[in-house]
Amino acid sequence: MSSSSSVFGFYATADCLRMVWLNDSAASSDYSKLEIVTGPPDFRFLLDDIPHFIDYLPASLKAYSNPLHNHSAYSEIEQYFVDVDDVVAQNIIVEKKTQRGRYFRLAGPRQKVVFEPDEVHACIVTCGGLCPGLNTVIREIVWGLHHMYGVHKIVGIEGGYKGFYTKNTIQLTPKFVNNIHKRGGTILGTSRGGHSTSKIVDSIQEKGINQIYILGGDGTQKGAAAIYEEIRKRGLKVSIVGIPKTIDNDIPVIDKSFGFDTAVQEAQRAIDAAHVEAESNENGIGLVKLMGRNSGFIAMHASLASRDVDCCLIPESPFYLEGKGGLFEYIEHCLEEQGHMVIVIAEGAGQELISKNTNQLDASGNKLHEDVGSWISQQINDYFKEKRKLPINLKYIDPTYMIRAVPSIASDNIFCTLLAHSAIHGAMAGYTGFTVGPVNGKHAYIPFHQITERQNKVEITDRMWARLLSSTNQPTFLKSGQVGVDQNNNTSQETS
Ligand SMILES: Nc1ncnc2c1ncn2[C@@H]1O[C@H](COP(=O)(O)OP(=O)(O)OP(=O)(O)O)[C@@H](O)[C@H]1O
Ligand SMILES: O=P(O)(O)OC[C@H]1O[C@](O)(CO)[C@@H](O)[C@@H]1O
Ligand SMILES: [Mg+2]
Repeated sequence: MSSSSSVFGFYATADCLRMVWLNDSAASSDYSKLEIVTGPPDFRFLLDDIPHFIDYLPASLKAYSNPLHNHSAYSEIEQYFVDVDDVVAQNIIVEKKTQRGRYFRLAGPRQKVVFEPDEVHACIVTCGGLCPGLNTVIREIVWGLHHMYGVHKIVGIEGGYKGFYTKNTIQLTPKFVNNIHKRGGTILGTSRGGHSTSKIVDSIQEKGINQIYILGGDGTQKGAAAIYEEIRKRGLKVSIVGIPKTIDNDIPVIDKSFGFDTAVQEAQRAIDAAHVEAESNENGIGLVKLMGRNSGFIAMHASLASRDVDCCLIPESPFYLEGKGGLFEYIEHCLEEQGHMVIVIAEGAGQELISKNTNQLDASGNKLHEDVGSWISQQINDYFKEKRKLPINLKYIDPTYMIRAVPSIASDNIFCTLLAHSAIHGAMAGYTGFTVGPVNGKHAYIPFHQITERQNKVEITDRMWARLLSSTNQPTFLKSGQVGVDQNNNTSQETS
């Protein structure tokens, strides 16, 4: 593939923009917060920018014509290429008096790239828990690099972050990854813990790797940010790209994480089974525990989708068992009214009610939760059988790992393809230290700090939670005066 080289210059087209380093005093250790501000104070345009090699590598950085200019699928249509000024608004719902906005760079191919195809040595690593679609993203990175940019040197790091310094790499070719999207899990393996920044960067340097695609959740993205900082400190031309993964959907800023829809879809089977069991037994109660360590998105969406759920319990909405407005009163009401009921509970819900406090952590330092499903089954059985002397038939279904071990559904496969392509275009153009994801429906490049500083949570003040409450008719478990608090100070918007 031929590529004409020129002195790197396209960054300067943002000539009307003023660059502001937020962290001047910590310039040697924190390069991650770069905001570009323009316009009069009342109409401020704020680009939450991502780093580029030009920021820290000598100005001799070469730029080449994007090989996509010679690609039969892309070459004809000029607007396939993203303009240097194209941005995505973080908030698309504005009021008349809104005068300022935060924007991210629009993802997509640039006119110029900073790598020649033969120069690229890319690697892919998957970290944290499993998620449907991991294999699809791996496949699409390999195919995209190979077929769009003519890159042939691509390797996989096995077993998560620690694989960088404990294992050999595996060669990834389009043929090798061709069918992997039909399988659940990750062909590369994954792990928690074992993030040693210096050992990882030493290994990157030893192997001569210069593009790193890192798939994982909030912890993984924090690890990616640390790798980026170290790479930058060492002055290496190595692009660090994060691809957010979590079925919990707890990564902020982005509309949704891949695999989430698949998990919600798969959860329907468990809820259906719980409903069948509950309906067929006298005073039947079907109880389903779903994943969601700190965020109840899977439980909320699976309940809303099913319409058979009478009560959905999530970490963001504390509940209580006994007394007026409590869970037991509501269960009794449902049994009286319809003879059965279905409860969905997220794994992180009600932890504060469980007396055991073991404070156990996993290898990454995440708090391990008590099994709220078993605990609440016991509580319900004890209360109705012992205290109320009401015979109930409770069936507890725990499909925890089943909803994340499946292959991704069709819509997630397309989502994964877009993520992979966005990641590749960004890395080839010389951007680094960023993550990719849809913001208000448009794929964008987002700086790491935006997605690692907080977690996405279900807003119980949002209309989606109101929809859930009105679909189940469950109590709010709120005492009067408790409503109206934005728990996260979340800037995410109601989408429908
Ligand atoms: N603050 C951090 N700094 C550096 N590395 C981290 C940090 N937090 C987590 N990691 C590393 O990232 C990897 C994955 O982290 P973790 O187990 O928390 O999963 P995750 O990426 O958050 O995904 P999941 O959605 O499954 O929780 C681990 O190897 C862990 O050591
Ligand atoms: O048992 P593992 O593999 O550590 O993963 C469990 C966790 O992973 C997640 O699926 C994603 O963070 C959580 O919902 C869950 O608590
Ligand atoms: Mg996590």
